Amino acid sequence: MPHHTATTTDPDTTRPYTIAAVLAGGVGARVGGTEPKQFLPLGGRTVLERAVSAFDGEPGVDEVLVLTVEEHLSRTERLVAEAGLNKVSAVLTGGATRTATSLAVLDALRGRPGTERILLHDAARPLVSGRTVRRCLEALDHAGAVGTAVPATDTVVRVEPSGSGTGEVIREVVPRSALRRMQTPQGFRLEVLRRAYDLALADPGFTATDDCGVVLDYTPEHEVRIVEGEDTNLKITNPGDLEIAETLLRRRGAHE
Ligand SMILES: Nc1ccn([C@@H]2O[C@H](COP(=O)(O)OP(=O)(O)OP(=O)(O)O)[C@@H](O)[C@H]2O)c(=O)n1
Ligand SMILES: C[C@](O)(CO)[C@H](O)COP(=O)(O)O
Repeated sequence: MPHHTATTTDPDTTRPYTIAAVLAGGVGARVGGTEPKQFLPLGGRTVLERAVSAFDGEPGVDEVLVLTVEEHLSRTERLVAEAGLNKVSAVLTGGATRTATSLAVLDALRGRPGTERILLHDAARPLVSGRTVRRCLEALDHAGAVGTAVPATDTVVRVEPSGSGTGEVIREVVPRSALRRMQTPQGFRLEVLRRAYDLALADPGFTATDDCGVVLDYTPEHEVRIVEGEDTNLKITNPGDLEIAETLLRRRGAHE
């Protein structure tokens, strides 16, 4: 595997070997600014470093991969090395879309027969807690696929373009009690995720916004379990989200 940056700690051979992959291959167009959001500072560390640390510090995770934008490969390697992270074994180039970056993880793990479980996490979710990571790992003892989610608290509607030609109109209020907002980490038995993506790639109409959706659509014989997420595990997506994350981080500090 190229771009090796650190040696891993001794794995615990009594449980499935687990790799976490932190997806940092995006450019952060919606946030704007001169560099991808994963490299922005948040409470004295970068967004990326915070996301990686949550997995690096978890005893149930054996190894961490970081997927980054090609032009920021050396910078990411430096950042990982200087952050004192112990389990990052490689910094790799992601793909042109989030889905392509997930596929790059699967490619990187080809020829690594020892890996049994994989957690995929957005670098853009730097406030993920160890508790959430552990919930995913525990659920993976009983399921082939696991997604972190929180209940929808707003009323959710389906819209259509207005008949008058201006704006949108509501067509349906979707019953809310069964709605959840998906977050990451999402965890998989590696062979389940690989099979789902193999089938998806053979489908010319394949699109996805997360990895659990790929398993749901292409390997429906595997239940995708939901584990409780946290509202604080926000995805830095739009301008202003970083300020919200700073506030949450300060509040967390005040309670620790
Ligand atoms: N080609 C891509 C696109 C996204 N991601 C990662 O997937 C996560 C969720 O994506 P998103 O929030 O959309 O990040 P960006 O693609 O960077 O943002 P934008 O869509 O605004 O450009 C982020 O951690 C992002 O780095 C990735 O690894 N590879
Ligand atoms: C994977 C995800 O974070 C689940 O909510 C989300 O779908 C990523 O979406 P994005 O548009 O790539 O930020």
